[in-house]
Amino acid sequence: MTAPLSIRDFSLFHGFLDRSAQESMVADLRAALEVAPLVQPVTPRGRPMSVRMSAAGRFGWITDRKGYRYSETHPDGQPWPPIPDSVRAVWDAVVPDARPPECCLINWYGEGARMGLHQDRDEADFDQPVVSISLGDDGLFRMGNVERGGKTESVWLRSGDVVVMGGAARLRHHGVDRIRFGSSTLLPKGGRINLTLRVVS
Ligand SMILES: O=C(O)CCC(=O)C(=O)O
Ligand SMILES: [Fe+2]
Repeated sequence: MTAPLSIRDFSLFHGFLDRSAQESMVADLRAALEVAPLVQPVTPRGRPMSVRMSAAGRFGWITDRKGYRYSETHPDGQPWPPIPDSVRAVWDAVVPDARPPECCLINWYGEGARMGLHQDRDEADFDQPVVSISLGDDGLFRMGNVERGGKTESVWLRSGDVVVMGGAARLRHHGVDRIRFGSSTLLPKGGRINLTLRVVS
């Protein structure tokens, strides 16, 4: 077990979405992924990432040999589908004073997938929060510091959990060390979906 994080401006709403809300959000995401299929991105150095990614909204975050960036089109050239209303409603509920989200990044973690410690810093306005929604298998989320290195704290994020990273937590390093593959029955083939809602411009 891990205790909730004691980090300023990091809020965890455990069980924010009940099972039926999670199921309808997954159905909405499936429809979005028909328009913008998941891709396995590569880092600018050419290393394949273990998560698969897509996005909804005006912008999607992409990475390839040309670098990390936001793009108004999927790598296949099509615009991204709109952010589902069910997802947008979470943003409006937890950060009602923020600007409207312009990107919903969709990360899919299969067995063995992880995400190294990083900062979310490709957005123009760091006063705007990032909101994350977890669906499916448990993920071990690690929160570090604004500077590289130092102490970190970890928490298991479960299906239906919502996290807000704003203010002093907005530029902290964070990542996902591992998932507990098969720990949830939400996604028929297992795995974890994480959505991050961001203001980009
Ligand atoms: O999967 C998560 O919980 C975090 C994802 C994340 O940090 C990101 O997409 O930038
Ligand atoms: Fe991130």
